[in-house]
Order: sequence, then structure tokens, then C-alpha cells
Amino acid sequence: MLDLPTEFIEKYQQLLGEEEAQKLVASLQTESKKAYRINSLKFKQKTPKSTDQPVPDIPHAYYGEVSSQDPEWVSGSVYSQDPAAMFPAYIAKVEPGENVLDLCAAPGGKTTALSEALKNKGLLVANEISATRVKALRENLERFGISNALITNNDSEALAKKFPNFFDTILVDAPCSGEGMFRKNPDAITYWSQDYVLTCAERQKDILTEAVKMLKPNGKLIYSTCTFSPEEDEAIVLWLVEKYGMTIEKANHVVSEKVSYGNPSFINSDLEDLKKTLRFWPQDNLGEGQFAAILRMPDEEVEVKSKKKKKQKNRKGLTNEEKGFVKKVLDHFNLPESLQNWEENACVRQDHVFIPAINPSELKGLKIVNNGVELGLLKKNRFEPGHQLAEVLGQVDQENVVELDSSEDYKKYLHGETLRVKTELRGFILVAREGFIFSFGKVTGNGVLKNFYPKGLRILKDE
Ligand SMILES: C[S@@+](CC[C@H](N)C(=O)[O-])C[C@H]1O[C@@H](n2cnc3c(N)ncnc32)[C@H](O)[C@@H]1O
Repeated sequence: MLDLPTEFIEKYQQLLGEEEAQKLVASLQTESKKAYRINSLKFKQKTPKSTDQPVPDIPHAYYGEVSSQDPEWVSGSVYSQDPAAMFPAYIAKVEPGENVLDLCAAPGGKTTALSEALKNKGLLVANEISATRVKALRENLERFGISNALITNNDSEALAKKFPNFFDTILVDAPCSGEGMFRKNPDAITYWSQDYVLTCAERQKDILTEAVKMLKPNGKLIYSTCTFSPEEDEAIVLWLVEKYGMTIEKANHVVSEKVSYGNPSFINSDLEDLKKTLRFWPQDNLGEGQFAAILRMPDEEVEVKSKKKKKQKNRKGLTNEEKGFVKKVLDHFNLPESLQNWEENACVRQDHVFIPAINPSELKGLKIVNNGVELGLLKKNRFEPGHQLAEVLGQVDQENVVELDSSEDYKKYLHGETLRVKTELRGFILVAREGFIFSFGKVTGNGVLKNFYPKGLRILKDE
């Protein structure tokens, strides 16, 4: 039984009326809804899990649970996500080729959805301020096989200096008081207070002030929170409208009756357009609490002080000999479109071969966690493919694959063990379970499968 603060209950009695507030409080005492999205960049290989109960409006999303040890998850073919949290990226309606920023991105639920919409074309900058949380963001994007992402670990000010008037779409899924997460994460109740709500609202304005500087004229801002408090929802949208002349757009493709709309009277405003914003209440039985709005910048640039761009240095490409080593490995696999020009685009830095999403010389001063696709490592007279490459190759059909046909072998591989396999294949191969490619491996002459599943991802035996 959740122990909700009296001040919280009274606040929503005032805003919603006795009856609706009672429904909200009762729904918070029930179990949270679990769901997952299928990765559309990979699911042509195989349709994972049951698809009986679709999440309304969201393509390829279903109610149900996925464990982080299931091959569907390990291979990045699905992402577990609260159904309501699927909407902010969905309403962004991102098109392949755009420059997109997810400013508060970890662990990456919305980033993975944005990256699917981009179809590996254009640029996705995924930023997270917390050095701990950015690791999960990197792992999730890697599993999804995303090749056009730059992952950064900066505050919004540092990013705004690098990318003035640059993005077509920016998602700010802001840190908030988390009221919508009370039943999923009861810890959020312990630090809730009305003062905390107001502190969050100030932080949201600080983050958005920087976000706006990075939008192109006429660019789109998606603002979302997982809280009900109007101070962090309608009031922030009103602030953006009044301060920057932004306009609120309706998400025409959201039609489910389980989705509610913003309410200007919550903040004593008469701005009718606030009714175009989206609200998700747990008592409506879709998922957890969420708020989302689409805002459009006016067709003029926000003036931003930025340093003059220095002439870009050419990146350090591969020598013909190095290309030969890489080619020798890549020739055994079918390459997705995003890797087809790898010889022209690959760079090398401290023996790491990668295809950058953005020229590294443009990124001085930022904390870069990953830039594009790491193909692998140059060793003495050979090339060893990296894990991210395996996940990218998993987006297309492959023949050079060893399927682990028992769950015991699969578990052993995830633990990092070496296996003996029956296969005619030799050298670097992709490893799959139930058709889901999730790692590289190397088969030696006597049929021993050497383990290339990264140490940092290995699952301990007693997990
Ligand atoms: C609601 S969570 C994001 C969830 C994520 N979008 C997803 O769907 O998986 C908000 C994130 O913002 C980060 N954050 C907090 N302060 C920030 C700031 N000043 N600038 C950027 N991110 C910030 C938090 O560390 C947290 O990871």
C-alpha cells in the first residue's frame, strides 16, 4: 500500500475534484503496466514475443514483460518501456535525415524510438548529464544497432555552445518530480514536496533555455515529463509560448480515448492551445503518468553567442594496409546500408576503427561517450571486430552465424564462457539465440567458440 503525502492528495482533490482524485489515488495503489516496443530496425529478422495486446496508437508496441536476459532484449530486438512513456518520441514524427537531439536521454527509452524513426539517416545526438546513467544509454543504443548517434555526457549549456540553431527536432524529457512514477518507483514519494515541484520547474526552465538555442528556426521541440504537476507541465509550456513565441501543435495521430489533454484552468490560464498538450493518467489504464507537448519555434533564429567555427581538420582515415585487415573480416558479413561506404568514412584513433556520426574535430570540448559505430580494434597485422558492429550487423540477414541451440549454452555464453560448437564455420562469426544475433564469437580449428561477449555486459552466474 503506497503512503501518499496528504499535501499531494489535497492538491489533486482541488485540481481534479473529489471523484477524479479518488480514481487517481486508487489507481496508484494498483500494479504498474508493463510493455515493450519491438525494434523496427531489427524485427524483420524475427518477430519477438507475443503481440496479442497492442499499446494504443504506438506501432509495434505491446503489453507484456521482457526480461533483460531474454535473447530479444540482449539482441536489442525489443525495449521494455512504460506505455505512456512511448508517446513523446512517437509524437515527434521524426523523419530520416533530420538532425535530432535528445537532451535528457538516459537510459534511452525515447532515444531508441527516435533512432528507429531516423532509420540510421541524419544525426542523433543523445546527451545525458549523469556519468553513471550515460553508460546505460550507450548500452541501449548499441544493442539497437544504431549507427548515426553521437552520445555525449554534458550539461545543456556546453552543448548549446557547440550546436547553435542546429537541430530540426529536440526532445527534452525533463528531470521532474516524478509523480507519474509513484507506483512504479515508490522511492519518488519520499522526496516529493510542493517545494520540490517548484525546484524542478526552475530546473526545467534552465534546461529549456539552452535547448531553445539549439533549435533551427521553425524547429520542433517535444517537451515531456512523468509528473502530473501543472507547475512542471502546462505552466512550462505557457512559459515557452510567452518567452519565445512558440506555438503549440496538436498530435493529430494520437487518437486513443485513454489519452487525455492539458488543462489551462489548472494554471488559471485562458490559453486554449494548452488543450492540445497530452496528459496520461494512470486511472485511464494506458500506463503511468506522463505529460507531452509539441512546440514549434518561430521562423527566425534565436541569437546565440558562439565561437567562430575553426576550419575543420581532416579526420585520420585508414591506410590501405589497415583497410585490408578490416576488409578481411567484414567480407564475411552482409553490411547494412549505413556501413556500405565504410572504406571512405572510417577513421582510426588509438587503433580503434570507427565510422563517426559527426567529424570528431568539431567536437572539441565536449565529453564524447561514443561517436557513430566502433567497427573494432587494429591489432598487430589483424583486425578484431567490436561488439557494436555485431549489433549493427544484426539489422540484416546474415549467414555467418552460430546459433546457440540450448538455453544452457546461451547462459554460459552470457557468462563469458568458451563453448564447443558443431559448425563448419571458422574465424569470426556472429552468435545468435533463437535467431536473435547478439554478439561476435570466434571459432577455432577444433570447433571451440571463443567468447567475444563484452566483459562489461556479462551476466554473473547467480543473477
Ligand atoms: C526523465 S529522465 C530521462 C528518461 C529518458 N528520456 C528515457 O526515456 O529513458 C531525465 C534525465 O535527465 C537527466 N538530467 C538531469 N538534469 C539534467 C540537465 N541539467 N541536463 C540534461 N539532463 C539532465 C537525468 O539524469 C535523467 O537521466
